[in-house]
Amino acid sequence: MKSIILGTRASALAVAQVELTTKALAAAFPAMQIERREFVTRGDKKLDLSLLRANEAGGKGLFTKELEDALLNGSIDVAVHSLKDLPGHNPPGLDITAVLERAPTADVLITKQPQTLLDLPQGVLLGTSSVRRARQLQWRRPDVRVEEWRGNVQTRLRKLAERDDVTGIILAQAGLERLGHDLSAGRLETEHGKFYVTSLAEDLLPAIGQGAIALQSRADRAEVAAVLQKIDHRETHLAIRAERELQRLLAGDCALPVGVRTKLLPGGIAMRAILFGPPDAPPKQAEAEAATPEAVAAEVFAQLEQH
Ligand SMILES: NCc1[nH]cc(CCC(=O)O)c1CC(=O)O
Repeated sequence: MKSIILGTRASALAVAQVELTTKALAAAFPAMQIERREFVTRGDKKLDLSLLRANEAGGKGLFTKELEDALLNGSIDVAVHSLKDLPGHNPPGLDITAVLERAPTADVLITKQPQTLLDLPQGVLLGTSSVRRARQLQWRRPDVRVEEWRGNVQTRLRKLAERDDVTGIILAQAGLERLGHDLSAGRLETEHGKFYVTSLAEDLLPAIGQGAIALQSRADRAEVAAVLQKIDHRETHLAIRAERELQRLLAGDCALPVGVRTKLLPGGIAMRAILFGPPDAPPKQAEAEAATPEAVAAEVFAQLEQH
């Protein structure tokens, strides 16, 4: 291919992700002309309606449908997505053809004072838009109150700065780092203020696909697939195959409160998962190792079903 058109949302994070994709393509195909088209998704339009509840907002797919439609009608060749935001099943005719190297998968706690999850004062209020995060937080700290916050990363940081009654928010480390923030000193300086950052890697299991960038293309476009396969990151792809398989088995393309961590081993793959059910029931947990991504997902699914 002499030229390729990438489709993306217009948010700062989406643009950072399309730039990483452009870099990878330019390194592998120095002569290729790489173009970009930006889309406003239904999710972007609804971001400001803070009264909207997550389930009413339609869950996953809100941020991806316009890009998938553009792939199907041929106006773009590749859609660049946060894998985490993709629905559990590929729409007919589309594949996740490649993934870029995964960023750190952890969630981080952003607070106004230096505090870890366990030493937050009793009964504080935190903001998060994710049921997965809320349920894991409240399982560890039942006294903590959680308010549902929508909006992109910058909007949430601004709200945190403005609201004296809110102690902190939970965000993905990957998103903040892709926006150019260096979190290594445990600090986050933004135009809205200075915050403290604590990794929740030991406290919360990440979302399926967290930190990974999916490059989606049409199943019937072999020349696009051949280009994308050149920049596919093999280890990341194995991990997300396992996580997506678990998602498929759970039939959870909505806001299912499931956390997952996968780790590649020399001869296989390991997975841990946590799944929340009815409000006061304890979560189900599973841990397994297997030779293939599909096998480890099947074993973890079987354990989650058993309890
Ligand atoms: N739901 C929004 C979203 N989609 C992807 C990321 C960050 C990057 C990633 O997790 O891959 C974020 C922000 C966040 O969860 O803090």
